[in-house]
Amino acid sequence: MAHPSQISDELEKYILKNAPPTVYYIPDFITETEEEYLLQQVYNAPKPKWTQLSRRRLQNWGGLPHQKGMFAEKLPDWLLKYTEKISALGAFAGKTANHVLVNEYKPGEGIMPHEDGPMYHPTVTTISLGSHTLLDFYRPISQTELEVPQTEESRYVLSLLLQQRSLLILQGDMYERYLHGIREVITDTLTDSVANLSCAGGHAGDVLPRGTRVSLTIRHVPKVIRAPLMLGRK
Ligand SMILES: O=C(O)CCC(=O)C(=O)O
Ligand SMILES: [Fe+2]
Repeated sequence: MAHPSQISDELEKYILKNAPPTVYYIPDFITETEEEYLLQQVYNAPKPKWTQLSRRRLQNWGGLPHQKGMFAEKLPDWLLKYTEKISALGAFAGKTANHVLVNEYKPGEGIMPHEDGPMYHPTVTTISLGSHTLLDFYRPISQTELEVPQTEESRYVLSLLLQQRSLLILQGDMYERYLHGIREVITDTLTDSVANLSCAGGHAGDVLPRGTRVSLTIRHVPKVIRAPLMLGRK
């Protein structure tokens, strides 16, 4: 049996060997029925639950992460099922995920290369719903080679094909060192730079039109503030 503070033996076989440490890619982590149900729950959320950004919209569940700590709010049951399932795989070193970000991307939308930052335990797990996407990775801007132009292109390292219903787990350098982003395009052309090409069922040269993708980004926020009890208040 796997120790709960470690990635379980079951997961070991999903490690990608041709990417920096550590990427786990699990195709068909959920069934089509579960995918439909999750999409229904996302779209059943009240309108004010959505935050519209210029190139995507999002829902925040579990509380707003903050440097001083997050006022934790209970996750709804439809999300708890998956935060518990993924945590049981050992993804968060024995802790249970307590935060879920839902992102919705229409074809042509994306997210600029970024780091997720220090408010999260250094593991990010993502369930993709509704459509595939291509997640691209970039080296950080080098502090020692400032005379060389460092374009996004020159910093590009690899991509991961995230098929709908898959689970992605990133840890180590892939979480802490490299930046990740999604280009604002309506089709993805697969190349040999897609590190999980064969296990995601893709072939170099495939052109995949994007549909609307909803991603569940599931993380653990270690620093949590509990609301003070208002005892004795008149
Ligand atoms: O949609 C995704 O898979 C990526 C989302 C992301 O990087 C984030 O919310 O920080
Ligand atoms: Fe991110």
